Amino acid sequence: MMDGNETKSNTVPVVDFGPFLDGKGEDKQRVAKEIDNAFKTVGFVCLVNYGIKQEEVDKCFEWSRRFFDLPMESKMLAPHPPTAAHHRGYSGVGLEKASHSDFDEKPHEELRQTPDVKESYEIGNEEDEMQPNIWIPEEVLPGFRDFMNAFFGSCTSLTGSILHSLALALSLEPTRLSAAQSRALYQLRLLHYPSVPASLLRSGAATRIGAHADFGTLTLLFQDGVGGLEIERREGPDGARTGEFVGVPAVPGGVLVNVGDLMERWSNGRWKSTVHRVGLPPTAGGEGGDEVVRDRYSIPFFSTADPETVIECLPGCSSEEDPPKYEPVTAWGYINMRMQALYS
Ligand SMILES: O=C(O)CCC(=O)C(=O)O
Ligand SMILES: [Fe+2]
Repeated sequence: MMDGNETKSNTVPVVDFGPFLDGKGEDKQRVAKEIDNAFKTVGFVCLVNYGIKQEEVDKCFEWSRRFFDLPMESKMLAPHPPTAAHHRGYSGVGLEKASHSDFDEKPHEELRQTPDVKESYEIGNEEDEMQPNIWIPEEVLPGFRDFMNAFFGSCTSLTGSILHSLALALSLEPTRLSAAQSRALYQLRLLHYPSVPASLLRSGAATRIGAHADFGTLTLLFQDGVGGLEIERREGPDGARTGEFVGVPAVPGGVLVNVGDLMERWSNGRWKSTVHRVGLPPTAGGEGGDEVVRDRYSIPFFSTADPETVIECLPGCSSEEDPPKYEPVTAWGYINMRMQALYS
C-alpha cells in the first residue's frame, strides 16, 4: 500500500494488484488511484499479486541463464541485425548504448565512450511482420522459443490489465488505452550483465546500463536479487525532478512497472517517465577494494501503442491551467526517432 510517507522518501510504492484483477468496482477504483498516484509522483510502481505466477517468472530467469551460458558461436546463430530498425536477436557486450532522451549527436558520441557491460536478447510478437523474431535453432535450446512466446503472452495480458486500471483512473472507458495497443507490438528483452570489477563501475569507466528513460508507454521490469537499479528521485505531488539517483531494491514477488516517454506525452505529463540506470549494487564492498560484482539478470518487457495511433493529450489530462504541452505524433514516428539514437 502506498502512503504519503513512502512517496516522500521516494521509495517505489508497492501496490497489491490482486484486488484489481479479482475485486469489485470499488477495489478496482482504489488500486487504480494508487497506481495513478505512483505514476504521478515517482513514475514507477511495484506490483505484487499481479497474476503471473512467481514460478513462471523464475522459469524465465532460468531460460535466460541457459541462453546466455551458451557458447558465443551458438548465441551468434541469432545475431541482432546491424540496423536499429530491426530490434531482435542477440547483442553482445558493448553493442548497444542507452542514451538519455535527447537526440543531440555530440553528447551521444561522447556517451558511447563508456561501454555498457551487458548482453541482451530481444524477442517480439511472433505476428510482427515489420520486425520478425530471430530465434536460435530449436535444437540448440529446445523449448526456449515456446516458453518465451508464452511468457510474452503473460506479459501482454498484464500490460492490458494495467492499462485498464489507468483508464479507470482517468474515468475513461476501461479499454480506451488498451484498444490503442491491441496489436501488442511489444518487446521482451533478456538482459545479462556479466560480472565486472567493482572498481570499473565505481570510477565510471564502465556502466551496466547508462541513465535513460524508456521510449514506449509502459515497461514491466523483472529483476533478480543482485541490485544496482537506480531511479532519479522525484519529489512533491507533481513529481518534480531532482537529478539525484536512489537505489530500488528488488521486492520478492514484485514486478516493477514504469512509465515511458510516449505515455508521459500521451498523459500530458501527468504520468512521469523517470530516468533510471543500473550501476554498482549497494552490497558491493568498500572503496578501493578489488572485488568483482557478481553477474546480474533482468527481464524488461516494453509495451507501446499501435504504430498508427495518434498520441495526443488524453481526456482528463489537461485543464485551463494545464493545456496540452505536446504536438500530436503517431506512435510509429516517435518510436522510430528514438530507436535511431540507440545504434547510431
Ligand atoms: O536491468 C535493469 O534492471 C534495467 C533495464 C532497463 O532499464 C532497460 O533495459 O531499459
Ligand atoms: Fe529502461
